[in-house]
Amino acid sequence: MFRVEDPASKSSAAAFAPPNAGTRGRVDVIFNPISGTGDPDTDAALIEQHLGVSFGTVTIRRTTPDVGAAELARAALDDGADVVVASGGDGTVGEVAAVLVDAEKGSGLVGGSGPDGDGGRRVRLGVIPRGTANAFAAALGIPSSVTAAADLIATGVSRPIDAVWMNGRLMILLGGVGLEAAVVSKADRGLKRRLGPLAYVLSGIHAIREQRTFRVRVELTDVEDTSDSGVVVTVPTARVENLVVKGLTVANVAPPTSVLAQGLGAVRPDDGLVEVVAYTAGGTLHSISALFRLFLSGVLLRRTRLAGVRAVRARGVRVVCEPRQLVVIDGEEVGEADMVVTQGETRRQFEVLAPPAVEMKRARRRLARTLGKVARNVRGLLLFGVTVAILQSVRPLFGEDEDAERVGVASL
Ligand SMILES: Nc1ncnc2c1ncn2[C@@H]1O[C@H](COP(=O)(O)OP(=O)(O)OP(=O)(O)O)[C@@H](O)[C@H]1O
Repeated sequence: MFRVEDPASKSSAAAFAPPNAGTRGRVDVIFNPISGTGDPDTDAALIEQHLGVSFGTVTIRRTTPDVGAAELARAALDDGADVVVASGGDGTVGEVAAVLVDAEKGSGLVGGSGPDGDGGRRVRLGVIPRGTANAFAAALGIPSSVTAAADLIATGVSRPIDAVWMNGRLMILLGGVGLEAAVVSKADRGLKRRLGPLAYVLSGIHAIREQRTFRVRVELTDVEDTSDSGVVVTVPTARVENLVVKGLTVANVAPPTSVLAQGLGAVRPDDGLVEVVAYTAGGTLHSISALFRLFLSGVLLRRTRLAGVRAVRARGVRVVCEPRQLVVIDGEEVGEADMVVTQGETRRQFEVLAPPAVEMKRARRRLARTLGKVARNVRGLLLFGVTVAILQSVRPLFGEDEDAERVGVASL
């Protein structure tokens, strides 16, 4: 059992005390010491301290080159953990999530309010992000600071997230071919260590310039499309042949910075559907402008129709590429293959300790409104600047202008 020995640290932990401080129970933290650039020992101590305020037992389990996050998560379940926390990059989160979903065999919501399946265990997933992109945490509004994320876990607030599989593997974020794969393969651990999230921006620019087009056949089931007038159209199946693309991304959960998954206004993590975005734009400048507009679409929660981007939602997806392409799932290369996305016979979800969806939406709408105002002001300022520049070029606005003075006097 973990105890806060140092009175000073105890009072600092108490200052962060969440509403349900004092809850007993067992939390196991699967901790990747090589994630990110922070000091792992300091992070581990802070996590113990903050979780110790609410949990009776806090166990930190460090991954090693030989013992991975999945093995440690299974051991945590065997030892009776009530909550298993993944602390590392998105790779660690995905491995732990897969073990928790597996532990809940059978149908129905996993850890949610529906039927719990045939005797599986309901163990919730906590996330303390310490990686480079931390896309899963960012998409769900989980704080990026280690202590704030630990305090959120201690509050016990959670929401269900869809369990989606790509090529038989649980996909917590997104998978893709073409651009998505190129970005991942270029941003290796060395580059991420040196540049942090900027590594993805650089590898993205490189990918846009280098990526060749290829043909895809896309088969979709339970398709949901939204017309320009906002009408939602659903069809049981759809098929697109011979689409020439530079990339195709399928997303379950994604923050706005995962631009290749944007276009539909939001990537919804709990609607039983995935977002399917085919990217057909050509030319470096056009691509950069298109990607920026996709990013804005995600931030402003607005559906964006762009030449060169086709996006729909669907429940099942099969993508066959000609020639075959490298597939990446949740930032990891899994070899050349078709992409097959499934959600099982019965819809399943897993429970993540994160702010409720409604709170997230409210915060995103507030941000969207603020950004909208900023954009309008910037447009206004630009318009003003251009007007001033034009007037300046006709005659100087400031300084001595005898003609202007004469006009002023005459009009008085
Ligand atoms: N102690 C360790 N030593 C070396 N490698 C480790 C260790 N623990 C985990 N790993 C490796 O770390 C990888 C998972 O990293 P994770 O995605 O969690 O962090 P990250 O790569 O820093 O994050 P990001 O992808 O956001 O940069 C796995 O490939 C795993 O094998």
